[in-house]
Amino acid sequence: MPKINLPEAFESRMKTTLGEMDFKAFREALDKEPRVSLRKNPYKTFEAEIAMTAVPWSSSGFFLEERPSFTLDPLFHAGCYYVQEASSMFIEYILKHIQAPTDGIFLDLAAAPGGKSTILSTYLGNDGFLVANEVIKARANILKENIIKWGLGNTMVTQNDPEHFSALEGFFDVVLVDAPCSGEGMFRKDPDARSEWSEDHVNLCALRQERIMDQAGSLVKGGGYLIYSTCTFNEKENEELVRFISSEFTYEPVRIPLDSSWGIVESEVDTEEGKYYGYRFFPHLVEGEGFFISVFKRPDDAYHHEPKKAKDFKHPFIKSVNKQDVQKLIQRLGIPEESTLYTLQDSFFWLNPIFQYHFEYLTRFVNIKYFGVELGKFNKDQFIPNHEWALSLLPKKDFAHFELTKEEALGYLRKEDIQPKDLPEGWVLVTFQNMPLGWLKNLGNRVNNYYPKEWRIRMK
Ligand SMILES: C[S@@+](CC[C@H](N)C(=O)[O-])C[C@H]1O[C@@H](n2cnc3c(N)ncnc32)[C@H](O)[C@@H]1O
Repeated sequence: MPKINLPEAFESRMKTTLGEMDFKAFREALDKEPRVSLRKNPYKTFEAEIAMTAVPWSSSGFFLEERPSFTLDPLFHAGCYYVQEASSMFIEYILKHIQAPTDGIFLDLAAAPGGKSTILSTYLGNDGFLVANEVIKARANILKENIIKWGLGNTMVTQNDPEHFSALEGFFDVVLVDAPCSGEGMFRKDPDARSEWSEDHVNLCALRQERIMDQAGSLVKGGGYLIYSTCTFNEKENEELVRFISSEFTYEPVRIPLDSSWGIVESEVDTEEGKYYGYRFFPHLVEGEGFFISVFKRPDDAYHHEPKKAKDFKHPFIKSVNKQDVQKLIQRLGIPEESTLYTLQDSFFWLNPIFQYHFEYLTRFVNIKYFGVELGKFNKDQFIPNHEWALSLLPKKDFAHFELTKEEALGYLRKEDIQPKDLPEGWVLVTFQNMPLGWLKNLGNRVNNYYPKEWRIRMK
């Protein structure tokens, strides 16, 4: 008796798609425990204590032999890795294959909770800029938290409906749409995905995907790439969307070379415009969850939207800091010589100057939840450093650093009143295995814990 009950209509469709033999293997795979995997943050390296084997299509993805408690690992909260199933990590392989420009501007249109955004942010490193967008407010907050933990400072988090990007036609080098879908590929991991599934829901998802792609398809600049993915198996949300994109927009098909040992299945999609390609991940063939992905190239001579340079930066909430004050703050805070600073509600934000031009242009059109690195604010003459700065890669050299034991680190992350022995006075950056976790302030008679309340861990 299978452990997982599948919706009947889904089962009969999968039998047709896969054939009886393969369906049996697929069915058995769904009853197995999913493999646990994570992707390390190459900018926050650490010594792993547990055995890991590499995910073959990812430079920093690893399978674990068992599932540890990530919540009780301080390095997880320091942004040293992101727990992600392996199929999704294929995005990195695609970016490398298409040689997406590392100094480009990328958009992740449906980004929460941020797994794929952290892949894009890593790929762009110090040279490129990512707009990570999520339409649902609560989910945009989770996205923001994960971007802050990842800490590269090359990302702007926005909360917009795809429609709001319409003024940015031809603007992005890469647009990723990891579309909301019926989630058939999550049946193994997520029982809710099974109970919410119905044929009507599949149809509804396909319509919503068309609406999203209708917007997203125009945002890629000439020579750029559109990447469409779902975590579902049915053709309506996958191959049919490939047909929709190829008929609505001018895109060239992109074929991705595969290693046959990976078990990824190429799906040739015949369209009126010719053959396009999709890549299918089935759990009985691949060590990962169900996934579909397709890549499209915008012809080189297609529209290329260059931002118009404004004389002065104007925004209702974000203000740019004048050059003299930037110099003073560079000295005072020990941040890089190359810094652009802005204020938002009295708080100072850092941005790499190479993104300034594009960032300032983007602020005209989108609803910004976060950008660059939030450094902190002045209280009279004292600078109060923000948690975001602690988790970022920016230097914090003017502050004392203090290494916590694991027990102290967990107490800190639970926002308890911890009293580490020999803690220096004043603002202290606390670390675990040399990875910053956040701030403590030692007032002599009392130690204040500045870990964000809403992020604290509740597990004992
Ligand atoms: C599959 S999830 C994205 C997962 C994410 N890319 C990751 O790797 O962590 C799809 C996202 O699309 C969002 N979404 C829902 N309706 C949407 C819409 N109409 N337009 C754009 N995004 C939408 C969902 O809230 C959800 O966060």
